[in-house]
Amino acid sequence: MNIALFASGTGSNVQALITAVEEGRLDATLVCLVCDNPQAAVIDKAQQAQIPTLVLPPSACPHRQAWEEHILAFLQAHQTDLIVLAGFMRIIGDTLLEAYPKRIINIHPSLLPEFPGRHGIQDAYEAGVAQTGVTIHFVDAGIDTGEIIAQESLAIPQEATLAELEAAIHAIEHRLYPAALQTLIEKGKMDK
Ligand SMILES: Nc1nc2c(c(=O)[nH]1)N[C@@H](CN(C=O)c1ccc(C(=O)N[C@@H](CCC(=O)O)C(=O)O)cc1)CN2
Ligand SMILES: NCC(=O)N[C@@H]1O[C@H](COP(=O)([O-])[O-])[C@@H](O)[C@H]1O
Repeated sequence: MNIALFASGTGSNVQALITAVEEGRLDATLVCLVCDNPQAAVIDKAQQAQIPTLVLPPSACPHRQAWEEHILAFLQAHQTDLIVLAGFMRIIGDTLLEAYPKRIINIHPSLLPEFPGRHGIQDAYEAGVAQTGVTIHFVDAGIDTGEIIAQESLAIPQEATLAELEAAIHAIEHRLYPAALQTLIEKGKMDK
């Protein structure tokens, strides 16, 4: 299973997937990284792991479709079977959705459908809910509306700070994402 990683930021989930492959917990090949942010720390993580990387902000292309077509050519050049979003902060459009039907997966730091969007952890924290969690889902044309693959909940202690909640959420993500991807691969749901 050839996986293309998409990320925009720190890359702790990318690093967790790299480590899972190295430790034999994820039976896949991480064939490339796509990043929209030239300043993202994830770029160095991919370089350390010798993962070919495309850094391409949408602003570098004349329009969004051209941006996706450039990305698609890069994915095809690396024989990509599955796209795994790991903190990718751009909306995936029709070009990639049609090229990879039911083969684009995202991780989101809330119990969807609660708290969709780019600030799931902070939104749950500020809402004062008793629990939140992590969702892994297929990506469709909506935002965080795709079929749910896996979820894990987390009780929010009353005295917890936002930083403590973020750390607890990330700890779940770094364990859950490799495990959920491995289950999908083992179940053959991701036939090549
Ligand atoms: N088609 C889909 N694309 C993406 C999904 C999805 O479910 N369907 N998940 C998102 C992740 N995400 C949060 O859940 C998210 C990321 C980005 C945006 C957004 O509005 N991005 C803007 C640009 C923002 C910026 O310039 O900083 C954009 O892409 O125009 C919303 C939600 C990943 N993609
Ligand atoms: N809407 C999607 C979203 O909010 N994704 C979230 O971005 C973070 C990326 O962290 P990382 O760069 O350290 O992996 C993760 O918490 C991920 O769930």
